[in-house]
Amino acid sequence: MPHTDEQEPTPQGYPARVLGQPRALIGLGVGACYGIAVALSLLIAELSLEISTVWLASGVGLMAVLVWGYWLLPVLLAAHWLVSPPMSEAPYWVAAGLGVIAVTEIGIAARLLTGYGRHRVLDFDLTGTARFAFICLLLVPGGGALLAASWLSVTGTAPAELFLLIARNWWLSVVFGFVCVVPLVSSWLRYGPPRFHGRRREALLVLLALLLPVGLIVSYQLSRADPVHALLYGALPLLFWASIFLRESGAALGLTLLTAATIVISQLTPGHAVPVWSTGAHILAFGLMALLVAHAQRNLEAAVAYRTRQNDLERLAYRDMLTGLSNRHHLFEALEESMASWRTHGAPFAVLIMDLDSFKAINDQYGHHAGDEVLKTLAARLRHNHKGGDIAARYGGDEFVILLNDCADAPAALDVARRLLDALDAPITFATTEHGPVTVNVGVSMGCAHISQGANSPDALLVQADQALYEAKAAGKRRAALYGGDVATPATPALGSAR
Ligand SMILES: Nc1nc2c(ncn2[C@@H]2O[C@H](COP(=O)(O)OP(=O)(O)OP(=O)(O)O)[C@@H](O)[C@H]2O)c(=O)[nH]1
Repeated sequence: MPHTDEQEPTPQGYPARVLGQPRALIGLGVGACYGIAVALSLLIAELSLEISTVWLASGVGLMAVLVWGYWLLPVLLAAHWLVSPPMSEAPYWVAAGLGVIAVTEIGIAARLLTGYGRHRVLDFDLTGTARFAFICLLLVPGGGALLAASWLSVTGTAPAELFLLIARNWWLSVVFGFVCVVPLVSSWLRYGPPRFHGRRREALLVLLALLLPVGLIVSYQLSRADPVHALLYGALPLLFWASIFLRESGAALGLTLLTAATIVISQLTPGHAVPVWSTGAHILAFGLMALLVAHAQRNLEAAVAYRTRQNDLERLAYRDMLTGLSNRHHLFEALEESMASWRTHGAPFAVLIMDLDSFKAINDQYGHHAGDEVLKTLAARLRHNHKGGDIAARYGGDEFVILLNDCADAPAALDVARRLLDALDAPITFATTEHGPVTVNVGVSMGCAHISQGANSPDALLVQADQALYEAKAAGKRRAALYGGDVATPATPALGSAR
């Protein structure tokens, strides 16, 4: 079966090799046409063969970056500017290429971080390197250039040579902005407003920083009056939009149109000296950016789909479908880990087995569906009342197990059981078709055992806890018993069932 993004999305090993994918082939074809079109146009405009050859090479080079990877980008940029004056610009372009790579990755991270609609992305960690690169490449130059450009447009003089240098390369900051903003906006349009998961502060930082280049465009554009540059920069949003929605073929098509329009405008503007190298350099750079945006979008969607699928698989493997708590499989994995760390580091832990009292009566009286609602409500209460490092699992039927990691001794385990008895001991209301809304009081019994009480395996520990549970039931239910020890009861007296 041929490989497609939809079938086998994977964020690993990108930049993806796009050869073999229909869209990429179209992109490659259009890219080649772009190179030929540029070469022909320049030839018609009576430019030298040498220049046209460079342009042709550039068009093909753009596609090579896509096919063989980012590493070609700085090589391509360096090669292009080494053969073209002014030499002094070369370092900026090389730096720009590297910056684009880094920011593309950060754009991906930003969108992964925020998560969208059906593509809920959990637990995404913006790595230290990406965060550092983000701050260096986006916040500092973006903010600095914005200040410098604002100052320039108001006073006409640069506040400092450094800022002037940054401002002269202001498009770099524009790129930073677009590479991040366009995928964000397109996701917003497709999946609705972003929902932040986990690292809210960093997500806000990303979004705030993205606003900087927008201000930069507005302020700096005020100080320019060159029609070719106005066209180039004005067309950027469209170019990137095409790259997002039509991917590489959109980028290549947009680039071809942009080049053609630039040449036409240059020729039609009376007295306008065509700044071949500078204009060409801009077009080339924008082309690279557009391709990277397309590439980022493709990788991003693959990454999000991959992550979503991972989450789904994880949920299926480790979660109980009815209650959303951990299932037995996850519980036993966690128990084995706790056992290992008890053996190696002496880290103490305990288990509580919990069983609902007279649950069968609820099923019998109000139906299985009502019983399910009770199980779900109790599971939600359990979820909200256990510590971060603990595991609450559905053990089976109306039985739950809570693994208490970092539980010092047996009395401490019984204290937790007592606290849980109180937390779970509240009326539960559910709707029934026959009886309307019904409120019941469901008592629970618990048995607990601590690892220091002699069990040498998870099974043995559970057997001890089960024996304690049996004693709690035998002693009259609605209480917690410690293996071989005390009994705890809830703080409030039993209420009995009520409607
Ligand atoms: N609604 C619902 N009921 C379940 C589910 N799994 C098991 N049960 C029922 O849970 C009941 C468990 O009953 P028992 O634990 O044996 O007895 P009990 O009525 O709770 O009585 P004690 O445990 O002695 O207090 C049985 O009636 C099962 O059919 C489930 O997923 N949903």
